[in-house]
Amino acid sequence: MLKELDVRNWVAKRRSGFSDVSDSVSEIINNVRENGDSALFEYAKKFDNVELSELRVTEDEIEDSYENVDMRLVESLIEAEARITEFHEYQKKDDLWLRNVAFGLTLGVKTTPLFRVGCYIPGGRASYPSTALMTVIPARVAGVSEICACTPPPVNPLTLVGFDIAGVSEIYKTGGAQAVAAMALGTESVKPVDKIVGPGNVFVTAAKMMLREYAEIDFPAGPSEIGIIADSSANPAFIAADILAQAEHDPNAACVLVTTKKSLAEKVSEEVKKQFEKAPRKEIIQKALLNSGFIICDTLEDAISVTDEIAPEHLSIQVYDSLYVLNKVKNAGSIFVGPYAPVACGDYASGTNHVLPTAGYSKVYSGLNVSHFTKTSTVQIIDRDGLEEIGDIVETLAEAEGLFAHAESVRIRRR
Ligand SMILES: NC(=O)c1ccc[n+]([C@@H]2O[C@H](COP(=O)([O-])OP(=O)(O)OC[C@H]3O[C@@H](n4cnc5c(N)ncnc54)[C@H](O)[C@@H]3O)[C@@H](O)[C@H]2O)c1
Ligand SMILES: N[C@H](CO)Cc1c[nH]c[nH+]1
Ligand SMILES: [Zn+2]
Repeated sequence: MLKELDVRNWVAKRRSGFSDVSDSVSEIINNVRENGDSALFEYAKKFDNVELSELRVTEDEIEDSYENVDMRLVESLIEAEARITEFHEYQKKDDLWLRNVAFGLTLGVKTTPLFRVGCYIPGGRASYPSTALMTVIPARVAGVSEICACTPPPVNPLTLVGFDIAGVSEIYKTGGAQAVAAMALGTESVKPVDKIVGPGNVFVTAAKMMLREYAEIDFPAGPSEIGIIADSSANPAFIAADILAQAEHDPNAACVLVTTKKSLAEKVSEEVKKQFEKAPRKEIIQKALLNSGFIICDTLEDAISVTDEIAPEHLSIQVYDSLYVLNKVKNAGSIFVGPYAPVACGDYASGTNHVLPTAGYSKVYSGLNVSHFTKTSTVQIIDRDGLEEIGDIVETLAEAEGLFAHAESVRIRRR
């Protein structure tokens, strides 16, 4: 059920998933640019099979959504919200941080929330009330004034409840590349945003990457992935369950087991086959497993290097000395340590964020957090003494660069 993989091809193949759809995504973007809302209505019919007359979700629809969901589900969302909020509150920085570094010279950092952000919440092959929490909560904690959200129709009432609990400002019934285009470029109904965050399939992710000129993005957060680093101490049934869990998201999802034990890879493969028989969403999983497999390494050190090359969205560590691997490994969006840490816990309720870089992008990006919704300005408070402290250096270097007006702007104050 799982094949042996070549690590060098893996990341390249993950990345090409976005460029493969770039022609169709460009066409969608151009249509939204030219036709605004009417393009959004057209794609809702074409891709989601929904005839819409309004794009914006009304207050009444949000209120009614509570009538259409089980109270137990609302309670679970409320509990998840509290855990996610608490973890994200820890990430908050002081609005103004100042440090006196010399007599008359104080330096600092001023942190300001972004004004208007757009959150994409997927809704194609599954609905994602949990992603409503994961995108909106850090924006709210950061102090963003306007939090706009888009998700494909028909919108699951539980997703609306999730938005409401998280504290969104406005919600639109539009999905895919067209939703990203609407948030980046604006339409009659959707006011453009400064930054777009959130995960989605290859169409959504390609659109985010192509529209950066208009709205900044968090990072490419495409089809789900899990990397597992395991040795003979690992339980093959647990690993197989984690593989199927991420595989069921999308035919383009991918799962990689990196291990020092060939026998473990064989056992996991058998377990995947066994658990697959009982799994729903077989069609999706089967395709995702074609992108998945195992890599056998001679040593644990090699396994760590290979894992860093893959830079998976989620990394599950299932070895004797898991803290050793935790210390050594460098590239992963979110790390799950030990046999009793299924990725599903981070997907919903541990409190960490499940919006994470995929396709090897955890080499350079962090998962979604409060800092994605703020920016900083450096500050210097300099008085006459402070100017004396650094004045000579500034004048000397400015003249060396031939920038005499720079030097004079200091000299004039020192006379
Ligand atoms: N990396 C992360 O942080 C993270 C988190 C959660 C989910 N995910 C991923 O989000 C994705 C959700 O995907 P989904 O498809 O269920 O929902 P989605 O909302 O991302 O995509 C659905 C939309 O895709 C568009 N679409 C579908 N087929 C198309 C086509 N042929 N041409 C153009 N547009 C088309 C439609 O507009 C549709 O509404 C999965 O890949 C999942 O793994 C990633
Ligand atoms: N595993 C997904 C990120 O790749 C997040 C998610 C949401 N719901 C379930 N799982
Ligand atoms: Zn998941």
